[in-house]
Amino acid sequence: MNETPDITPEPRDPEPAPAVSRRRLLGAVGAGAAVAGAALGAGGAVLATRDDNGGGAAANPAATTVPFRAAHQAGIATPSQDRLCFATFDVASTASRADLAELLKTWTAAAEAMTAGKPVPGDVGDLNAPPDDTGEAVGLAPGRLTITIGYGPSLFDDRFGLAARRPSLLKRLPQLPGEDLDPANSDGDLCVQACADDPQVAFHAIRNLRRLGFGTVLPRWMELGFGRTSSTTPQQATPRNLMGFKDGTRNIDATDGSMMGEHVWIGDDEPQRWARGGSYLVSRKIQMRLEQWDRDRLGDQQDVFGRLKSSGAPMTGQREFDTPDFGAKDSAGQYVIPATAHIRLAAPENNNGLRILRRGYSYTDGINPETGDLMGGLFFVAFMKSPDRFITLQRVLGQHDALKEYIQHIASGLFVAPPGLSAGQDWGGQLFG
Ligand SMILES: C=CC1=C(C)c2cc3[nH]c(cc4nc(cc5[nH]c(cc1n2)c(C)c5CCC(=O)O)C(CCC(=O)O)=C4C)c(C)c3C=C
Ligand SMILES: [Fe+2]
Repeated sequence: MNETPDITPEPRDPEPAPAVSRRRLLGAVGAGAAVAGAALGAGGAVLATRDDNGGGAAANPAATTVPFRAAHQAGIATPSQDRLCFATFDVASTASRADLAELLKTWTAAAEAMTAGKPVPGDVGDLNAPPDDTGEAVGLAPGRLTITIGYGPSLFDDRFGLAARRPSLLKRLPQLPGEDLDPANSDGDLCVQACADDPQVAFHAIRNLRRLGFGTVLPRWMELGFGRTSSTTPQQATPRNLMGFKDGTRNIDATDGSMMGEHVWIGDDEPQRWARGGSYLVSRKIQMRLEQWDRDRLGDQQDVFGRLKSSGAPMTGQREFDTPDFGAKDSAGQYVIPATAHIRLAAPENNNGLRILRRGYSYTDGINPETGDLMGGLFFVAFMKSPDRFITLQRVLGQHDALKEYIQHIASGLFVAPPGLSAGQDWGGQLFG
């Protein structure tokens, strides 16, 4: 197992970054400085720069960093980046509790360095050892890299003495309608979500954590997301999913601290104090029947979502952010937003105020060699205060949603994302107490 090395303050990006960015980048290196020196966003999110929230307003958004240490982990409330690399790991049967604690400490140092735009710390230039950093991110801008860790229910079995630390709502999701899950691409003892504006930066993060994990953890599955399908702040333009519709219009505004407190962060009623301020992460790989969708009439496509394809407006409105009128009926007495429309069934108005924070990405697995069909869809990631929120929504959507004709849930995961780290704290110490 690698020792936790000192963080060498050697910026990864050799290009002369703007003075302000570089100052902020250096300020983010020390744990205390990161928290104290950065601007606290609403909901506890700490943003490295004023304008780097995806709205394109920053002078050089690619050069910006998102501080690693804050009240909540980065990668949840912080503005969604363009790319994702998501991986899960199982702990090796030969690894002990001490091995896992040590790895989590090493991962903390590596994640803190990489998100600050630095290489994985360690000896530099030792010809008799593999390089401590694999190198493919040298010269690339930090790209707002965030690394978010999560723990699956299986980690809290009897292997590592963690049963008494299990967050109260962390257990495997029940079987849900609309799913045909591949176990090899589902679940995992640990998950790591790496998001960045550069896919190579996100992949580099996962690859290096995997490398540091040799002998302690085994990769279980990995997914690459090539385009965000959600906005998490009002400053971001709403992206489109692979069905061509704007996606994320009525997502939670993650800069709204009270909404995040009500719907996303695990609260003070959680008996496991260490998990308070964290969040439950649901991942679902949802394959789209794209060939079938692409042959569907525009009118039918709009009925499926209850929104207009061009503007994203609800079928009862004119503009994207108009509030849907779920009571409106046409002259024939039919609902304007159909009874089976996705937004009707998922809306908080029709689910006792239930909301989740969606943070998903489009993915592709290439071509099905047998059919020639495109294989791709939505890698759905959502954060929530309790997993029953997802279960409630999926029970409705999986049975009644018009969209279900065009999609299939093929993989799944539930994890608890712990709260953020304070100065000097590491993931191992936080988990094991
Ligand atoms: C269980 C939760 C959800 C799953 C699974 C899901 C799958 C899914 N969604 C889209 C596309 C869109 N979803 C939209 C809105 C929306 N979806 C959910 C939940 C799940 N979606 C919610 C809670 C909402 C918000 C509803 C509301 O408040 O009005 C939209 C509309 C735009 C928006 O508000 O984001 C689209 C488009 C796909 C393609 C998909 C599976 C492949
Ligand atoms: Fe949806």
